[in-house]
Amino acid sequence: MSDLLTRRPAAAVPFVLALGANLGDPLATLRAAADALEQAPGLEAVRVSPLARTAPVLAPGQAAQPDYLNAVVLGRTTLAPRALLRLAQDLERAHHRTRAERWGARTLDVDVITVDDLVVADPELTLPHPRAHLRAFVLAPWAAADPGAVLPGPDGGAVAELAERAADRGTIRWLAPGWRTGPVPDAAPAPAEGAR
Ligand SMILES: Nc1ncnc2c1ncn2[C@@H]1O[C@H](COP(=O)(O)OP(=O)(O)OP(=O)(O)O)[C@@H](O)[C@H]1O
Ligand SMILES: Nc1nc2c(c(=O)[nH]1)N=C(CO)CN2
Repeated sequence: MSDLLTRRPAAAVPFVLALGANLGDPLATLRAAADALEQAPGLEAVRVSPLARTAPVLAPGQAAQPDYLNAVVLGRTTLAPRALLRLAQDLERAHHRTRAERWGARTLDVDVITVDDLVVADPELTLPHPRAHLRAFVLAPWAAADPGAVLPGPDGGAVAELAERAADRGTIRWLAPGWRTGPVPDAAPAPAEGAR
């Protein structure tokens, strides 16, 4: 593993995590995950994006799934990138995430999108996340929370512009600010497309 992934930064550096859920009670799960990240040792100045309801992006031929709820968590961290990944995976496990199928429906997915401006291609942790630049379900809530955000790396650019170009941009059904405490109409898991 690259040294860049195991080295703790001398001072806190910016990070972005992406959260997604489409099984169980996604709203309760994302609220609990955001609360946990706000309290997590090694994370500072944590902010949470508006909540997005998004149609599932599926692999070709994959069976239908319920809509996702997606959000992005931003802040600064003194953790090494690998420790941040471990924190993300521990949180997934705490919410009973299973990995039966690639891009399968899940109770909670926590992806590491960026750590500082690191660009690292390691299968255990690739930075930025290798598909982040293509995913409106990540880019749209991120741009809503930080309109000037820039994704580093060769596929990077202004996050708001990448969101407008992403193939799934039409699948963002809504963005809800204030979702962590206030009511969110229509947040219940929807039946999969086709089953409606
Ligand atoms: N930036 C990253 N964030 C999270 N996991 C990563 C990253 N880069 C590499 N990985 C590796 O990818 C593996 C699979 O991750 P996961 O099961 O969350 O994929 P997925 O959510 O189904 O698909 P996708 O990666 O397209 O979002 C993990 O075991 C992890 O080690
Ligand atoms: N709308 C949406 N689609 C997805 C998502 C997600 O979080 N939201 N995550 C995936 C694998 O990480 C695959 N497809």
